[in-house]
Amino acid sequence: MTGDHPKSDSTEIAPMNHGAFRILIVDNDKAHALTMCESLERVGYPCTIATSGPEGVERIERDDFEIVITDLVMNEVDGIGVLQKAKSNLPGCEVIVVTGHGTISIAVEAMQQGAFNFLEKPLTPDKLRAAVSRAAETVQLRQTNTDLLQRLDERFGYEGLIFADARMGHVIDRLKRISPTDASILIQGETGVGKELVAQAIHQNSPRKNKPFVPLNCAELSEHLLESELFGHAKGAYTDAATERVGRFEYANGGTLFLDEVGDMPMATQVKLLRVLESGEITRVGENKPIKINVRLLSATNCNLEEAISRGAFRSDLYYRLRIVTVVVPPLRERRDDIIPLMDHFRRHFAKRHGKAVKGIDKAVVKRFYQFDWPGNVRQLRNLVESMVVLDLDGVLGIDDLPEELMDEADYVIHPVALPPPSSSSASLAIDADGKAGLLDLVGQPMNEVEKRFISETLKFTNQNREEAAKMLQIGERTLYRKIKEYNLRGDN
Ligand SMILES: Nc1ncnc2c1ncn2[C@@H]1O[C@H](COP(=O)(O)OP(=O)(O)OP(=O)(O)O)[C@@H](O)[C@H]1O
Repeated sequence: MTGDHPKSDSTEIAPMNHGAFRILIVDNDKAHALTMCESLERVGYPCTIATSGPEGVERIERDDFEIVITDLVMNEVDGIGVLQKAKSNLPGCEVIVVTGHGTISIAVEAMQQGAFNFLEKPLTPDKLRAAVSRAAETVQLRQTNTDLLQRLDERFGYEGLIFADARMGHVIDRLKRISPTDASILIQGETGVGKELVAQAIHQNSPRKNKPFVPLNCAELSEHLLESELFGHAKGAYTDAATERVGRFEYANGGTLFLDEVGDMPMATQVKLLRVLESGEITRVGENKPIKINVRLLSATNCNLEEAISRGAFRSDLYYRLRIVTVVVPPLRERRDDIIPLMDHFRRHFAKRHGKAVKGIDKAVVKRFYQFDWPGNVRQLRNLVESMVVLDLDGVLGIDDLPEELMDEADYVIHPVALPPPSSSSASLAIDADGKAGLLDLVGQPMNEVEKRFISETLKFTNQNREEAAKMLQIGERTLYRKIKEYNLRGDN
């Protein structure tokens, strides 16, 4: 059994040997945990044991594992809790749930939450090893090496949409079914999830693919300009309309018009758009002559149109016209298995574009990317990888290259304490000759010792005011509470 294990540090191809699959066993029956550990270590799997749910969760937060085996029934945090933690924290990890109290309903729940397998006690070594071996094969398949990702790209990409997550797979299946039709489609999803890319994919797979795909963002233009963009205008229709202009509907004739951020369309324009959809004709601003058009309409929104309707900001009749079919693109945090293929895709893309030899991504970075919630979705991830590629010096995107928002301050960084002048507080930090906070005697100490000292000194400095200390350390209060407990820093330090 290994308490701690060295972290591997790149995304190079791992040979298929059992030693490459780090296993966490979570079971509050210590004897049972040891038996499982022994039978797996005999065939070369490195195992770590946690004898409670909370300890298992903490291990998952701290270390990397390829496989987690968890008992189902435990106090405080049960096997489902451990499963959820592993699924949200560990890239590509598989979880095997073990129970002596198995019922079909719990098994179903565990499987729905993403468990790889469900094993009932009593376990024989053969049964356990067979399950672990299958999980290892699956992990291996998904492992983040460049070649595999290249193939993932080719195999799972769909019209430029990179994906590997089952949720995105369902979206793509839906796209394949609706693309060949002429139905109006409303694409919903948070900003940056890839709605425009989805619209392009629909067009590319429709009979209209050899005709234009014309996008228009409805949020960027005033009512006046938007109508002119959509329908065109006659010469002299406005003071500055020196020439006549063809609108996007006419440009898109025979093809597809994509209205992005359709929820921001002014009410007056909504009325005109509805009329166009009902009649199949447009009239340029300042003209009377209707022009027949044959356009498929795709639209996208990141706001809740039903709520906009109830506020009176969006017409319900237009809404039902736009959403003959809807496609919902989930946020990236709800399809985490897309994160690693996307980051590697963008690494290669931007390395090529900027002429940089960026060959890999540090495993710790992969883990942070996987855990991060990506409020700006794929766009945020793309921009971040681009800036890391541009700034990279050593050919590997490392943890030091990560910007603040992706650093888990608790695990990876110790923010410097804002030092007060030495005389301002009797409880100030120890200052050495260079004015540094006693740093020299910390050199050579393990990182957790350094962290403990910093937290302890900061608490002294704030007279044990934890809120203030958390602010100074730039970590969340909850993280600070966890650290205080972990380092036993209660009371006087
Ligand atoms: N699955 C994907 N594979 C590859 N690139 C993607 C994927 N999803 C999004 N992107 C890229 O992320 C960026 C944002 O995507 P896109 O503009 O389609 O998002 P959006 O949902 O339309 O955003 P907004 O709501 O702000 O208009 C684009 O550069 C796009 O190419």
